[in-house]
Amino acid sequence: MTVLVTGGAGYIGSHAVLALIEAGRQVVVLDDLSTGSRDLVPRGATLVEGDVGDEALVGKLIREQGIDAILHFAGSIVVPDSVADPLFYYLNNTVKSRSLIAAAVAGGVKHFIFSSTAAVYGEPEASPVDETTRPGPISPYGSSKLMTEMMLSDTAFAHDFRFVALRYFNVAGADPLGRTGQTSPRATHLIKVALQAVRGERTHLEIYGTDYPTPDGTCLRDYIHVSDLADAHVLALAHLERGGESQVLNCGYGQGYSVLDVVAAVKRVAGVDFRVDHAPRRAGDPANLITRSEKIRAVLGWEPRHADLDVIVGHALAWEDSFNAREKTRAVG
Ligand SMILES: NC(=O)c1ccc[n+]([C@@H]2O[C@H](COP(=O)([O-])OP(=O)(O)OC[C@H]3O[C@@H](n4cnc5c(N)ncnc54)[C@H](O)[C@@H]3O)[C@@H](O)[C@H]2O)c1
Ligand SMILES: O=c1ccn([C@@H]2O[C@H](COP(=O)(O)OP(=O)(O)O[C@H]3O[C@H](CO)[C@@H](O)[C@H](O)[C@H]3O)[C@@H](O)[C@H]2O)c(=O)[nH]1
Repeated sequence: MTVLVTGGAGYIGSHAVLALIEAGRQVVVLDDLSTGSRDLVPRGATLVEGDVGDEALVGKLIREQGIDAILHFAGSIVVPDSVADPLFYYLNNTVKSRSLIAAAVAGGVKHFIFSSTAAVYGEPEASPVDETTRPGPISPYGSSKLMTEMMLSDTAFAHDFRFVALRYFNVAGADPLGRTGQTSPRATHLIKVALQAVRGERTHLEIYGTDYPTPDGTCLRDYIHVSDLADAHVLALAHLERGGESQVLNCGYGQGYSVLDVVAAVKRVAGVDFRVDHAPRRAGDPANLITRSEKIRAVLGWEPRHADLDVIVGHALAWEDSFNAREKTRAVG
């Protein structure tokens, strides 16, 4: 069984590659290294440098490598960038996904797993959401992903093709064994930013909005450990292989933490205090984005192993320390 993992040199994709290899799969990674890194591709996987929108290349890989399934992580992920340059996001996330799906259909690949996002819900009227909540993206990023879900659904209706679209909530943490993690220097994610404050790489952290209608006035999110998310992909593949129907599944624990909870956890786990300022709300942030997790647990038999905020922060911190130590050695060498 050989699987093609697009975006396998990135943060979440590289964790999924580890999980797939541990599950005994042969893995070919297709990545253009635009935000990913060669160093993150786990040992045992073959890296092909290229574009997911290159239908001829994907067709050749399917034929020559005997690809049975595609896990599609490749994409652009910065919400404000998608507002500034929507057409790039529709090209990289939607148009190129269309090419990839077309290559899959033409090459007889019947199983497809897609990285979707909680951003398809926009600002939901009620939280927690579940898969019956009506999507209403408020950014081109969210729309670009929802459009790909729609293409998958229509393709599954017309062809011998089934898919699982996994809508990730707030992904965080790193491989517990320290083999991969998040490297992006442009990170805007809360835990990453807080860790930069711990390490003195920034002077302070700003909390965007303390007047939300939540218990402590800051936004609530459902943080999911990246390795639990990687496991969900292995289970989603097994689901399709045993003949399971196409599915759209939310990926979160069903547990909300506020921005203040996260800041407190980072200070506690790192044992370091840092300056925290209150800042105005950031545009487009929903007050409360938490999912119910019954469906993914029931359909895939998914049981998270790291559903603990301190564990998530601890693994992210360990990765950050080892990554920075390695970069320093490289700079000296
Ligand atoms: N990080 C999150 O919190 C989050 C939340 C919801 C959904 N997602 C989705 O998960 C997926 C992975 O995100 P990530 O956080 O690992 O981001 P990432 O930037 O670390 O990984 C994306 C990977 O895709 C590659 N890539 C981008 N465009 C490509 C193209 N046209 N052809 C080939 N390779 C290409 C990049 O080089 C990179 O390795 C994305 O599709 C993203 O939308 C992420
Ligand atoms: O320096 C910071 C960074 C973030 N926040 C707040 O922390 C919360 C979480 O923000 P962030 O980590 O940036 O994640 P989200 O904006 O919730 O979005 C993430 O999670 C979504 C799914 O829920 C994905 O779709 C997105 O791609 C991913 O960036 C929000 O309330 C932010 O306002 C701050 O207060 N200060």
